[in-house]
Amino acid sequence: MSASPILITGGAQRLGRHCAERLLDDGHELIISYRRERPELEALRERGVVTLAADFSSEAGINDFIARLKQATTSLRAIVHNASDWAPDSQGEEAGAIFERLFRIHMQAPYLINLQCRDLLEACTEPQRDIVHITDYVVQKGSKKHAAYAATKAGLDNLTLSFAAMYAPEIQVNAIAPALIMLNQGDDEAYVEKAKSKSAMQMIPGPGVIYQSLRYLLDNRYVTGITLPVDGGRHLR
Ligand SMILES: NC(=O)C1=CN([C@@H]2O[C@H](COP(=O)(O)OP(=O)(O)OC[C@H]3O[C@@H](n4cnc5c(N)ncnc54)[C@H](OP(=O)(O)O)[C@@H]3O)[C@@H](O)[C@H]2O)C=CC1
Ligand SMILES: Nc1nc2c(c(=O)[nH]1)N=C([C@H](O)[C@@H](O)CO)CN2
Repeated sequence: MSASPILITGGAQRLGRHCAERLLDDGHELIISYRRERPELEALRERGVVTLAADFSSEAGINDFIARLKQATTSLRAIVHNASDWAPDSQGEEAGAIFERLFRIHMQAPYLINLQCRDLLEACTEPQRDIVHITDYVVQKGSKKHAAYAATKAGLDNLTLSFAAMYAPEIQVNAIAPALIMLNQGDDEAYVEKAKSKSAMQMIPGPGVIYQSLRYLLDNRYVTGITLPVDGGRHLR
């Protein structure tokens, strides 16, 4: 019987894709969700990754994804809630729509997936089953330009505590709270220098540090209800 797959939401690029590729290298079966079809998905499909389209910006979209996930597998080893939209706040009439969209992606999707896929995790015959929420250091301090993003990530952080209490001891539930891990297109040199200066380690580490943290959580039978900071010592500056 093949091992139960790991689900990473938003696994088509950047941190999620890096972790998907590293988990494949470690011998896991993978399911990823993606929103936009693109040629880069073919390489994952060629490695046997099941790719499921998903738009978490509506409850109907979330429930449609869950229904197709349950058609794709009868068990899960882990769920990594990585999908996210780093949308800045708007001062205009779209402010409410932005907040609602980020609430659905960062809070409602993990909440409904965790509730409706508990049976898939409990059907896993391996000794450990995990849920991992990818939050953000900014939960600790808020954000002047990404208040809706920070607030909805804070909601996801709190869901870690509730689900860890609800699902113990069968399922472990933890979070990883990154600060700047990798840049976006268009980040100029001034942005890079300012960003580096915000943490004690003064570096932009790349996605490997997130995989190291995910690997730790997937391999540790005694950790639940915690948030792992992966932020270069932002709190020290
Ligand atoms: N990058 C960094 O430095 C930091 C990242 N983080 C967190 O780490 C995680 C990974 O970051 P990163 O790789 O940069 O993330 P991305 O910005 O690359 O987003 C990850 C994925 O989320 C998917 N997504 C966006 N909107 C929706 C939606 N409405 N429905 C479904 N999926 C959606 C996208 O899918 P698609 O591409 O198919 O449209 C995208 O591939 C995120 O949770 C992020 O908040 C936290 C702090 C720093
Ligand atoms: N979904 C995303 N969330 C975040 C991103 C990103 O690119 N996509 N990037 C950041 C920044 O790196 C921020 O940490 C810089 O201070 C935060 N979240």
